[in-house]
Amino acid sequence: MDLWRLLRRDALRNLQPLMLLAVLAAALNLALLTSLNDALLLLDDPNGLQRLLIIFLLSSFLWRLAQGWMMNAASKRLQAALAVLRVDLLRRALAADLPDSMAVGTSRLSQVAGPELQLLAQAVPTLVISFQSVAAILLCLLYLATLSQAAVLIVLGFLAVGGILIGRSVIRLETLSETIHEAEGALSERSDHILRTLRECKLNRRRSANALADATACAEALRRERHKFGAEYSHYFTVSELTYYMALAGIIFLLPAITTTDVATVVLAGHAAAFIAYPVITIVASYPSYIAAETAARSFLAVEADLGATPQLPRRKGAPTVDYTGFATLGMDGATFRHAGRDGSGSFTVGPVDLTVERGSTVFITGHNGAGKSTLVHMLLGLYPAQRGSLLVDGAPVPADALASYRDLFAVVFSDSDITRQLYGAVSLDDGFAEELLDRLEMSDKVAIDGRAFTTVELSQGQRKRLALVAALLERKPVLVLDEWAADQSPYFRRKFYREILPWLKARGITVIAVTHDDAYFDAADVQLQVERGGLRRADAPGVPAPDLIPAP
Ligand SMILES: Nc1ncnc2c1ncn2[C@@H]1O[C@H](COP(=O)(O)OP(=O)(O)OP(=O)(O)O)[C@@H](O)[C@H]1O
Repeated sequence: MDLWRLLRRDALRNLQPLMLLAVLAAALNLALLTSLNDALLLLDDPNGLQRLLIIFLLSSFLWRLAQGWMMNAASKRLQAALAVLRVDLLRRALAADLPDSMAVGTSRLSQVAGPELQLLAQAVPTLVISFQSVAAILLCLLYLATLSQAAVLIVLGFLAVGGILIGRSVIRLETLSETIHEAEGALSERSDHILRTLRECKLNRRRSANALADATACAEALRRERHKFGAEYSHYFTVSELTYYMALAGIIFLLPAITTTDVATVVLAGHAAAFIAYPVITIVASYPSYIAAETAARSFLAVEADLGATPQLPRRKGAPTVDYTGFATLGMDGATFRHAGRDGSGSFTVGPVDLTVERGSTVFITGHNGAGKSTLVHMLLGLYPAQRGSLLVDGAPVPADALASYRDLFAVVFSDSDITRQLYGAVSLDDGFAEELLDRLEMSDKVAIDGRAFTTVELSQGQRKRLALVAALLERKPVLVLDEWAADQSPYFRRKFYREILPWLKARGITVIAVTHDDAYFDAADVQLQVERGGLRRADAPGVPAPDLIPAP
């Protein structure tokens, strides 16, 4: 049903044309059956046989067309819907509050957006054939009813008994599919760990043996569950097929015994029942794909719910925009954010914070590890929503619907920022500013700009950080936020950063808010803010290394 819920949004709307095609294909399927059955009655009539052969060949041709159209149309729709879902998930991840997307985790998000949607896509052809098979079975049963109602009752009776017998199997298969899904998640987490820590594992045999043992245990658990699934599926498949043979035998042995049906009708009924073998087996065989797709759909919906956001729609034309670019001050008024921690323990609160940052100033945020500096920065960026208090621009609170405009003020290099070649956020690259930045950051002998991308990002850690700074500055935002940017730089370049680059940025009117531990350069700031156990205090600046904390004004 989760699969249905997911596909209903788009792919399964306005189903009538598809249904019609499916019924048409099933009707042509039936025409094949009736032409063969009629031929059985006219074996000694060459003219009649010739006519029926033409009907059979024509029906085959038309069936091929109708079935082809139906499958193509259904597949096109379902694949289009899956393509929308893939991007939709990314949109939701972008629209969700950062703590929500962090709680879901990138590995779960990419698992769902990648292999699990892949599973859904792979199941699509089988699901389409199964849908058509149901129509073919129903029409065959209708035809059977025109031959003998007792035959239909016999078939339905056996199908009901078979259904009861395999019902338990179906439930177990669904449960096992869930368990397999979890076991696969556990194994992929272990594999990820090993692949991400290859160097550390190579250097420590105990570590590598333990990690491998853990992965092996997960692989073994997965093997066991998969084997159980295989055994249960073989039970399910054989009982289903046996049910079908029983229904066939019921017509041949039971029908003449309990009714006065003539031999020709029994033969025709038997043949009609045999004709539904293929669709029945198709449905039975495609069930594992269906369960896997259902599990993937459930997982997708769960991630969507955890993200708790609807994809942002493009802004309507004429809707009012908030322009904060001319701001004079940014700040916070009693803003508070609390990391919930695991199982209610280990929570950490930053705030309430009152803060004012003047446009064009250089602000340093300092403090011990774990004091709350990054959290404070995320709050100021509007990435961690203030649970109490508010963000301020020119002393006025930023309303929720203006948050995107507010965030547009900032370019950021996080301490763990990922640098990619593409400069998606850059404004303009043809006025020489990019080259000037590469020069200033001493990167022009390593990297150039090609189109809207760096020629390479295969660089050392410190060089990648410099490139991240170039990319951030190319966004030409009025505020630059840096989280321990200089930590990866050599003493020479660190000095250059504090003594040349920061003053140059200031001269260009850029407001800089930098988290830093570089106490030798604290004097480079106009304002130094000290974070201590989630609280914020202003330290004297410039020039004073801030041993004494004084309350924020
Ligand atoms: N995602 C998170 N979930 C739960 N708690 C968190 C999370 N991130 C941080 N914390 C908690 O918040 C506290 C502050 O973390 P934060 O990253 O803001 O510190 P920081 O001052 O930037 O530290 P550092 O100098 O080590 O980078 C930490 O002590 C940690 O316990």
